[in-house]
Amino acid sequence: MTDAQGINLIVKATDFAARKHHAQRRKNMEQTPYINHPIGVAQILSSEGGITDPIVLAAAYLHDTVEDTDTAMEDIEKEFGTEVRNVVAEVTDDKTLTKAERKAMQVKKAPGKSKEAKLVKLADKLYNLRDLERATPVGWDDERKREYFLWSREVVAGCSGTNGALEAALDDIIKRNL
Ligand SMILES: Nc1nc2c(ncn2[C@@H]2O[C@H](COP(=O)(O)OP(=O)(O)O)[C@@H](OP(=O)(O)OP(=O)(O)O)[C@H]2O)c(=O)[nH]1
Repeated sequence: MTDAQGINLIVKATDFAARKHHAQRRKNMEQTPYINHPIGVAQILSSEGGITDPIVLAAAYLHDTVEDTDTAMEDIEKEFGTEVRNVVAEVTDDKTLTKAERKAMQVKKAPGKSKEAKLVKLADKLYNLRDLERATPVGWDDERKREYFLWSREVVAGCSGTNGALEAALDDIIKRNL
């Protein structure tokens, strides 16, 4: 892929995600636009993880589109190609499972995922944990926050050996909150 193709892929993914998530909000009191989350995940990968691979950055923008909007995996394949599709598929929960099953699957499947998918997972968890440390989502209590930190620690452990900077940042925030 040329540099121009890489930039085009990333910008197209940003636009696609913004349109798909346009009506969604985060669960915090301010109801922040949901798109801030995928943008923040891509920003963490780029600025803190040193990631320059357009496939990973495009997948970061797109990582919740299939799970949380009307986007089909085939749409991702058609618009962004097989490599991006595969990373998005690896980080997409199966919504036919119960929440408990989905959480258990993330822990179980993490070690077997590709490096690209592990990078998106690590940045996703780092963003969410920072969000949790900053503000409690509406309806959450301290116990639910703690459970999210405990579960995230297991998922992150399954992604270890992937990116030193991201794993160190996760280690810090998890230690500070558990
Ligand atoms: N910390 C935080 N999280 C918020 C906020 N708004 C939405 N979320 C999302 O909530 C999910 C975590 O909440 P849970 O109770 O564990 O899961 P649920 O959405 O299935 O109910 C994350 O989804 P996810 O990205 O799909 O990740 P994950 O469930 O795979 O971790 C996170 O992105 C917010 O204001 N703060």
